[in-house]
Amino acid sequence: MSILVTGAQGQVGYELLIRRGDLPVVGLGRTELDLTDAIAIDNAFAVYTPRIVINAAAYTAVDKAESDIAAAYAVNRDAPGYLAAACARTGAALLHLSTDYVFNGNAIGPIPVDAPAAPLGVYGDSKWQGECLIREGLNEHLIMRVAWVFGAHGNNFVKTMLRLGRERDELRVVADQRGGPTPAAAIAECLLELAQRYLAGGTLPWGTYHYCGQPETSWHGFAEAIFIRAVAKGLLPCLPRVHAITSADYPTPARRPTNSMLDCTGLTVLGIAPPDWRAGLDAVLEALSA
Ligand SMILES: NC(=O)C1=CN([C@@H]2O[C@H](COP(=O)(O)OP(=O)(O)OC[C@H]3O[C@@H](n4cnc5c(N)ncnc54)[C@H](OP(=O)(O)O)[C@@H]3O)[C@@H](O)[C@H]2O)C=CC1
Ligand SMILES: Cc1cn([C@H]2C[C@H](O)[C@@H](COP(=O)(O)OP(=O)(O)O[C@H]3O[C@@H](C)C(=O)[C@@H](O)[C@H]3O)O2)c(=O)[nH]c1=O
Ligand SMILES: [Mg+2]
Repeated sequence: MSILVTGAQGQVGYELLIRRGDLPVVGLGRTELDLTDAIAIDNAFAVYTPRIVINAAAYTAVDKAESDIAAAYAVNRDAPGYLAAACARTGAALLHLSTDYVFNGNAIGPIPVDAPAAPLGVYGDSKWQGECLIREGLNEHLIMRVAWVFGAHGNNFVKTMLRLGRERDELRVVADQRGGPTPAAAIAECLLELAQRYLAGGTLPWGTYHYCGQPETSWHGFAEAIFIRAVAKGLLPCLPRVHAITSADYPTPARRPTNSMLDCTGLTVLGIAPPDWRAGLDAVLEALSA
């Protein structure tokens, strides 16, 4: 009986594996378990007999998804459906990650979990449809929507800014999309805490939750925080100029929400407070400079 982590080579999957401690975590990356293959999922359930599955796999290339539509839906919609079915058949629970991009971002203030989904692109829509299949297929599920994930391992905005900061003296970053950057390490700790509670108590308060970094910022604000710290830690020789621009000045294949801030009340009530992204950023830059 194990905790099966899918997408083990991703940002969150990697943090789950290095933080597992004594928990009986088995991690499978895409090469060991391709989630678009329903038979391979059933085989993995037979081999590992999981009590809990943590699905950290996803198609996360937001702009590429606009043209690579079938692949995005296969991983983000169909695969969670297969996982929910396998869990229902074997009595396992499913902890699943989703995204702020299921919302259109027009709401004022932190977005409650029951706000209507209205995705602006293929990635967000495919993630929303994955959520729906899980709700239809399995009672024992916990869906945690996170946002703006960053870690030392894998690709993310922090890594992109560090690369661009080395290449250029000036950058332009959107200031009219606001949200809460979330450390992959904190997401992993939160999921492991929930898994531990499930193993100890045999149940969890199933449903949908939000978990994102505090305080609210913009991509521009996040970029400035990254550069100040990167220079202080010697990761960059000097501060680039970071111009605040609008989304209209930065055309991309996928539209992105204006307000991505998630209301994290549900998990706070369960004793799991949202993380401060500034401390998470310090830790990631520390790891990158080591
Ligand atoms: N990154 C972000 O900013 C955000 C992420 N999320 C959600 O959080 C979760 C974790 O994201 P994150 O860790 O950042 O994602 P990553 O992109 O870092 O990792 C996802 C992993 O899933 C793997 N994967 C892709 N397709 C398959 C497949 N068919 N079978 C098995 N594995 C596959 C990828 O492998 P490969 O690299 O080979 O494709 C990759 O290792 C996802 O559900 C995501 O939607 C939510 C909000 C923000
Ligand atoms: C590189 C760059 C990006 N940007 C903008 C584009 C975009 O609006 C914003 C962030 O860019 P990214 O491509 O890193 O972000 P994006 O891929 O949209 O990040 C999203 O990923 C998915 C998986 C999620 O679930 C979301 O929560 C969110 O984290 O910054 C600039 O303004 N200037 C730049 O130089
Ligand atoms: Mg991206």
